[in-house]
Amino acid sequence: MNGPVVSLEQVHVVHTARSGGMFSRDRVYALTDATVSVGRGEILGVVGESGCGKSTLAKVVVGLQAPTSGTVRFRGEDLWSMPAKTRRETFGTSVGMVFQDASTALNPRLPVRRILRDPLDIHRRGTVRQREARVRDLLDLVGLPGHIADALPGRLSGGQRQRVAVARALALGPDVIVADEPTSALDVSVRAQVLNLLVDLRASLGLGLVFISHDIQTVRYLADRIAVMYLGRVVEEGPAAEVAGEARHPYTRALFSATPSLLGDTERIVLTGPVPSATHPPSGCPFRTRCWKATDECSARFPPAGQAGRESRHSWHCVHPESPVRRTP
Ligand SMILES: Nc1ncnc2c1ncn2[C@@H]1O[C@H](COP(=O)(O)OP(=O)(O)OP(=O)(O)O)[C@@H](O)[C@H]1O
Repeated sequence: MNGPVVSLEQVHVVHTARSGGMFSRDRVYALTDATVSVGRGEILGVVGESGCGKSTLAKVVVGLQAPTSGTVRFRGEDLWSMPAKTRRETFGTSVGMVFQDASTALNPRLPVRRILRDPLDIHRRGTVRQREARVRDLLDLVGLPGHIADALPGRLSGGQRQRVAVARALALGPDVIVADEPTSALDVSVRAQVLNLLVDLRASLGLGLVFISHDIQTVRYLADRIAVMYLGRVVEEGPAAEVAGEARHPYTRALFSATPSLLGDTERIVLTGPVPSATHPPSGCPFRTRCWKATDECSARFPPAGQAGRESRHSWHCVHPESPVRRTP
């Protein structure tokens, strides 16, 4: 299909958190004016420092978090204006989620067969025999032998458990999977296997994938497009090679400068000062308090999007963008 499968349009998520006194409440701006989309067979990588809103964005995509304002569309349909039952059915069957740590995400008391059958039972997919066959297919799809169906999660290795988590996310044949730090709890030796599995599934099933990670190198390797987040805002978004190699937002440049380049470039930008609080984000550009290019203009308003060209799908929000010099990705 052409066009995005899931898209967020100007989505805001504001939490209300208790602060200090019994009745005082603070607003936490977890996601501000986020516009991103993922298409069939496309991998959208989402990067940014801790607390910048990556998990909030993931939860909005899978329907675990309602936007405070803005629109979430599935194949063009506004999900939050659907009747609740239709919305739950759409989110439940069309978008899958793989969490960071499968050892807590999988019920330790249920054998793998039950874990994989659960979504099929809940959504009454096929006959009992067909559901059993689907469990075998799912294990096969994620490269696990059939006898794993009888095992409890605790008997499996970390890599096997994460494969089961991927199989469960695939059970209902979703169009998009959101993977929130899917390999950070795994040994380095099995990380690549799980990442390759996700890439293979994207190709074989035409899955869209929202891949959230602290690991810039991995995102650069895996993603077709990258969204860079800072303090709840998407500050730059575009084709992975352009965002990684021709970053226009200073924050993106700093983020990618922290990873070793293939050609051994020496550029390394060290950011100083704390990330401001999401309760009191700075006016204008949220990065200005740590940015070496900041001027008074940066505090006036959040900069409108700049674009590489009329047809370009690479955009950034900065008053003083970097010049488009290709850096070695
Ligand atoms: N339920 C909540 N109530 C109040 N504040 C919240 C809630 N959930 C998230 N936040 C705040 O929203 C902001 C974004 O959080 P989020 O978990 O989305 O960031 P993140 O980039 O995924 O962080 P990490 O990489 O550490 O997981 C943070 O300031 C966080 O403290």
